[in-house]
Parts: sequence; structure tokens; C-alpha cells
Amino acid sequence: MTHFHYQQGELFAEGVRASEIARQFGTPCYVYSRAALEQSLAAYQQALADVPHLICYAVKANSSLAVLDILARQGAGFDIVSIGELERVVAAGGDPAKTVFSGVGKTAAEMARALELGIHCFNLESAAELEVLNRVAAERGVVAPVSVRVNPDVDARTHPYISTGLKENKFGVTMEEALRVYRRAAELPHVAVRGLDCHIGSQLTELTPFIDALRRLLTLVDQLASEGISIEHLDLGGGLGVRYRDEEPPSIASYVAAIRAELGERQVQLVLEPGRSIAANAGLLLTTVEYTKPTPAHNFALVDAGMNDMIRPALYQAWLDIQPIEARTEVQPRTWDIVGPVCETADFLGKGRELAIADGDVLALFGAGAYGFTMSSNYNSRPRAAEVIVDGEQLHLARRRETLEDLLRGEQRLPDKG
Ligand SMILES: Cc1ncc(COP(=O)(O)O)c(C=O)c1O
Ligand SMILES: N[C@@H](CCCC[NH3+])C(=O)O
Repeated sequence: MTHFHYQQGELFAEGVRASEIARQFGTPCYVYSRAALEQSLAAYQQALADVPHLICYAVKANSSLAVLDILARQGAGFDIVSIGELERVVAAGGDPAKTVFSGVGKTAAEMARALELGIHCFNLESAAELEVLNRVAAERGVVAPVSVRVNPDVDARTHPYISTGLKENKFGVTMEEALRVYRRAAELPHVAVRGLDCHIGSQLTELTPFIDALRRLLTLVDQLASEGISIEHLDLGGGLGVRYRDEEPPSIASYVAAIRAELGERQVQLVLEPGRSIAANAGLLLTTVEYTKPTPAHNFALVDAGMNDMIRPALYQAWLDIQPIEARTEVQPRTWDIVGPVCETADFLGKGRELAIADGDVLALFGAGAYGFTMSSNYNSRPRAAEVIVDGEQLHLARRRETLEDLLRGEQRLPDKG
């Protein structure tokens, strides 16, 4: 059973009517299913149960404390890209020792805090970063565990903005550079080589790019071994795609099976950093139709969620399914552009949707659990949406809707001129 489903024309999130959630918490409102989050994490855990592994959920996909809490309770580790994300992991009860630190621009202060908390590994993205980390670790009198993020130059065949493993992308270092960085790391007293890392992109719907990248990584592992540098863990990043419309990504089980088949008998801990495949289809965004506005060119449905709440359609031309939470039989279906209140032409959630809707109806955007709230902003001075967890028949307010006071917090006017 899917965790969001229709019963007699009414949308349910687990055991709760979507209309009840909208009534209690208002819209726009993100809704996450606890069972859906747990189920996708469990799919990774089961597929790896008999080998050494660490599943580091990519916090950037959905960093709500309640979501991190749910995943931490089930044993997840975390992939973070800033100290803000690490503090969230800690606040949610996550274990720093199961956390890897990715990101191209870690600052010395971020490194120091991550060392203090005792993270599992730093995924280094440049030779320069290695030198800074060695210095920061020396200042603290500790040894920092490191991997080098390799950019294997494979085409992930995904949207260009979310492809990260091509040589023109800013991420990681080339295979040749990686070898040099590892040699240097082996010489430095305050870093210890632990692993090898890569992440080639997001929303991948085929296995081939993952396997091509893994093969390249394994040649590097062997080369390093021949120089006496041994790799304890292989971090293959995240990137497994999900179905938003008609994509047919591999299942979590077949993705993991393909990686394991390629690894054969190698004795390494396998680290994965899935984000979207855990959170995307565990969440939806509820929004209310404020006005319907037929024009000669388009029928616009103006809703109360805008690109500041969900930027994926504007930024990546992403397609998310949009449906009314209660079916209407008395209204004729029409083709609608679902647009938000933000003053930008790019402010749309979906275009050309055949829907039977009227003013006041609540719509659900499906597949909104990943890169939804985390990419939201206050653009146009719009308070950010509420976030709610549904757990069976229970509702839990994970984040209250921002208030107008929240919007002004930390700001001040100029002093009066004397
Ligand atoms: C380093 C790293 N790890 C993991 C992820 C998570 O990717 P996804 O949400 O596609 O699984 C990302 C984002 O693409 C990333 O940049
Ligand atoms: N934000 C992107 C995913 C990119 C992940 C960044 N590593 C999306 O919504 O599809």
C-alpha cells in the first residue's frame, strides 16, 4: 500500500484525511509519512544487511528535525554539507560517528566542529582542502579521517544542474589528481586515509553510470593498494532516482545488488548517501486554490504555495503530480497552469494539467518530500510553510508555519541621525 492513497475520491496520508491536515495546520503545508521514510531506509538496510555498510542519509534532501529523528532511531547515519546540517543531526539524536562530511567549500571552523564531534569521515574535494584539514586537526592535536571525492567523469544522464560527476563540474578531483592527494595525505601526520568517495549526480534512472563510476573507482583502489595506501570504505554517494511521473528507476534492492555484484569479494565497508530515494515520495505539499483566472492564453489556478515553497519546477523544469485532495464530480475538467503568488513568471508548480478544480480546493503536490522545504526561501517576504509528520492516525507538527515576526527577526532599522 502506498502511504498516500485515495479512498472514495478522498486523499489520505497514512490513516489521516489530507483535508483534516489542511484544516488543522493550514496551507501551504508539507506532509511527510513516517512509514514511507522508514520503509525506504529499511530497503537499503535489508539489501546490505549481511555486509559491512553505513547508510548516510543526505540531510540536504529533507533536514526537518523530525525526519532526521525518525531516520536516526532506525539506525541511519548522515551525509552533511555544512555545520548547520551537522548541528541538526546532533539535535535530532543522530550519531556524529556515523556521519560523513561532503561539500566543496568546508571552512576551517566547520572542520574544527566536525572534529570535535568525532565524525566518521571527511570527503575531501580538493588538494587545498587537505592542507587546511591537516592544519586544523594539528591545532586540535587529533587525526582526521579522510576520503577523497573523485570526479570519475561519467555522464549521469540527468538534468545538467544536478549532474556532478563530469569533469566540467566543480565537484571532486580527477582520478590523476586523486592519486596525488592520497599520496600527500599518506605523508601528513594529522590525517588518516580511510576511504574513497564519489557522487555523480542526482535523479539517476539507470544503473550504468553508477557501475561505470564504480569500475573507475576500483581501479584507483587497486592502484592505491599497490602503493601501500589501503581503503577501508567505499562511499558511492547518493543519486538513485525516483518516479515522479513515468520514470522507471531501478528499485533500491536492484541498485544495491548491482553495486554488490561489481564489488564481488572485496572487503570494504560500503557507504551510501541516499537522499531523494528516501524522502521524495514520503512527502507531499498541500496548497489551496485562491483564485481561478481563465485568460485567452491559459487557465491559471493561483495557489497559496509559490516557488519560494517549492522551487524544483522553476529551477529544473521538474514535473510533480498535482491532484485535488477531494474529487469533484460537478466541475468540468479543464487544462490549468498551477501558479503561485510570487512576482516571477517562473513561479509555477505545474503547467497544462487537466483537472476538475474550483476556488478554495486544496491540491496535493506529490513527490515533494525531498528538495522541497529545504530549498524554500522567504522570497517576497513570504513566511515558510508548516511541516507535519503523519504516523498512522497521528499527526505531529514538525515545524510550525513561520510568523510575520519570524520574518523580521534579527533585522534592525538604522539609528536616528543625531
Ligand atoms: C555529496 C552528495 N551526496 C549525496 C547526495 C544525495 O543525492 P540524492 O538525493 O540524489 O540521493 C547529494 C546530492 O545530490 C550529494 O551532493
Ligand atoms: N536539489 C536537486 C538535487 C540536487 C542535489 C544536490 N547534490 C533537486 O531538487 O533535484
